[in-house]
Amino acid sequence: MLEFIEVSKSYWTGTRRKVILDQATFRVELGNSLGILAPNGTGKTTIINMMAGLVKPDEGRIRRGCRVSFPLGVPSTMNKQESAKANARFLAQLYGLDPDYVEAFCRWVCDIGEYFDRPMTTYSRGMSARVGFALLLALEFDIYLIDEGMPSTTDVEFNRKAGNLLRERLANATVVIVSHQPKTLEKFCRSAAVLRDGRLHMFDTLAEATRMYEYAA
Ligand SMILES: Nc1ncnc2c1ncn2[C@@H]1O[C@H](COP(=O)(O)OP(=O)(O)OP(=O)(O)O)[C@@H](O)[C@H]1O
Repeated sequence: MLEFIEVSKSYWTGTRRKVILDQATFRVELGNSLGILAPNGTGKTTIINMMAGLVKPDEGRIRRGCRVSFPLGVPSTMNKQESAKANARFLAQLYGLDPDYVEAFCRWVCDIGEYFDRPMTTYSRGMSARVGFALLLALEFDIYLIDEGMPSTTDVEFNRKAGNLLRERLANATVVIVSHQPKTLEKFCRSAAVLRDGRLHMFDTLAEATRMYEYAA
C-alpha cells in the first residue's frame, strides 16, 4: 500500500503560489491499479515524484508499505554517459539482482542492436524510452510508477511488446499512471482519480473519472 496523508505541495512561480496538492489524503491499494487524470502543467510529474520519494511534500506524510519503483520517463534514473548495458548492470547491483539476467532481459526487450553497448548520449529519444522501459520492467516492484503512459516510440512492434509485458506484470503488481488523456489509462487501470485545484478526486471506474475530467475541462 502507498498512502498520502494530508499531503500539501506548492511551488512559488515568482508571481504566485502554484498549488499542486492541498492536504490530500488517499491510498493506492495493491492489486488496484490507479490512473490519475490531470491537465498538463497541473502537477502530474510532481505527484509521481512524491510517490517515488524524489520530491518531498511541504506538509503531510507519505507511507510506502511496499516496493515502489522509480518513475518511468524520468531521465535522471539513467546515466547517459554510460551504455544501456552499464546502466542495466548498475541498477541490478543496486537492487540486489543478477546483473547477467537484468542485462539479458533489457537487451531483449529494447532490441536496439549494438547501440545497447554504446553510450546513451548517442541514442535517439525512442531508443532511450525503450531502455527506460526495459530497465523498469527488469526490476521487481509492487507498484510501478508511470508518467504519461508508455514510452513514446514510433515502433509499433515495440509498443505492442511493451504493452504485453506490462499487462503480464500486472498479474502480480500494481501501476499508477498519470496522464492528461483518459485513453492512456484505459488498458491498465481499474480505478481512476482526477486532480483538480489541489484535490485528488477518487473514482471506482475510469468512466466516472473521465466524465468529471471532461465536464470540468
Ligand atoms: N522545482 C520546481 N520549482 C518551481 N515550480 C515547479 C517546479 N517543479 C514544477 N513546477 C511547476 O509546478 C507545476 C506542475 O509541474 P509538473 O511538472 O508536476 O506538472 P505536469 O502536470 O507533469 O506538467 P506536464 O504535463 O507539462 O509535464 C508547473 O507549473 C511547473 O512549472
